Amino acid sequence: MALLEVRDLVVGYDQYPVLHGVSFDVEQGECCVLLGLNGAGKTTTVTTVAGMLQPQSGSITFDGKELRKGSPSQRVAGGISLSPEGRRLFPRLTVSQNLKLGAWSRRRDSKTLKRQMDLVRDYFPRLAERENQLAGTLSGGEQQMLAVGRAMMSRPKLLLIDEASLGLSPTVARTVWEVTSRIKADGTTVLMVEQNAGALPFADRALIMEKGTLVYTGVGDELRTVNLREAYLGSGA
Ligand SMILES: Nc1ncnc2c1ncn2[C@@H]1O[C@H](COP(=O)(O)OP(=O)(O)OP(=O)(O)O)[C@@H](O)[C@H]1O
Repeated sequence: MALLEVRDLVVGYDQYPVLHGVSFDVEQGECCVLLGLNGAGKTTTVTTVAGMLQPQSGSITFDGKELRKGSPSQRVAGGISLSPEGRRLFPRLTVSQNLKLGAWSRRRDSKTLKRQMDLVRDYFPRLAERENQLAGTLSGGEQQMLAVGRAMMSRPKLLLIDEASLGLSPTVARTVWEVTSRIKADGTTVLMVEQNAGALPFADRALIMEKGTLVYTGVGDELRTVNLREAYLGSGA
């Protein structure tokens, strides 16, 4: 059984559906990338999995249990954590305070907190050097690292990352994806949303969305062919 099973998901804003029956699995221990053009429905998919939107129909099963209505913090407590589009940091809090907030809905004994903090420091040494700096004064890349680091503070089984590369230079985007690969290698399952096909080498499998439906799922290697990329991701991908 897959760690995450999404079936026939219909989700809309004000009842107007933008996901029209999306189904996919994310297997335990893999890193999947959900690709597609602007407005394809990627953010809607991951925010629904994270409990921020309620589906009109369909089901989401995580770790063997169907997720019924529940708050995002209940999902975090259950092992699903989201690094959201736009990062949503607390700009007037320090790096370290932002990280600690990521752990609030999980058990917070000081030993566990310290262990998780050490792990995030190890993933992102740049954050470790800037722990007392206000988040709003970090560079875009550092803010993205902080968003992923904060999501990791809850020790998720499934880490959702929405558009980590947005607005970053290719080198910084690569650094973030490399850490994503390490996170996966250390045992956290990852589903990342991207518009940037540069993420493909870091993923075991790709899912491609178009206009609220999944149009392709396959191994990353297949997608390195120019035709598929042009068909689904636009010629600039
Ligand atoms: N809060 C909202 N209210 C109404 N419609 C929305 C809202 N958020 C997204 N939509 C619409 O839902 C559709 C899917 O958007 P979504 O953000 O999920 O796509 P996406 O693939 O993540 O694209 P992007 O990269 O631009 O975030 C789009 O047509 C979008 O206009």
